[in-house]
Amino acid sequence: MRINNIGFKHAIRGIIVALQTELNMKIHVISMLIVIFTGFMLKVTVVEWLFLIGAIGLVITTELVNTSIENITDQLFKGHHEVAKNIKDISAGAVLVASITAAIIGIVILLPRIVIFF
Ligand SMILES: Nc1ncnc2c1ncn2[C@@H]1O[C@H](COP(=O)(O)OP(=O)(O)OP(=O)(O)O)[C@@H](O)[C@H]1O
Repeated sequence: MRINNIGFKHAIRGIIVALQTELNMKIHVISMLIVIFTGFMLKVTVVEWLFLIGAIGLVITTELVNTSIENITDQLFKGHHEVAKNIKDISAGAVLVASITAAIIGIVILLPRIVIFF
């Protein structure tokens, strides 16, 4: 991304396009809003916020890159190709790793505070 207004505008447009076209992107953003709301409700510490924000950023970033790779793959490979399958599956694997990492961070930080209520 270029550090100027035009580059920023294109980057925001890219995020909006991914949001409009990818169900997973919508799920990640809804999850992000739930985590942020829960974080405020449970009064997490500054350090815990840094971990939660890092986890959210990691998941959304990998989903954006994954979406881009999917688009490129669809343009490059018409029809069924083993290479296309590998590219998409590896890219999806990156999102899975990021999501599992984020889930573990979320559980470690939020679950003990939630359990206290019961
Ligand atoms: N051109 C292709 N050749 C071979 N396998 C493919 C091809 N396109 C997709 N696949 C396989 O199908 C799976 C699902 O692909 P599909 O394009 O339906 O969804 P996606 O775009 O990867 O993911 P999403 O549902 O998030 O958009 C891929 O992970 C891959 O294993």
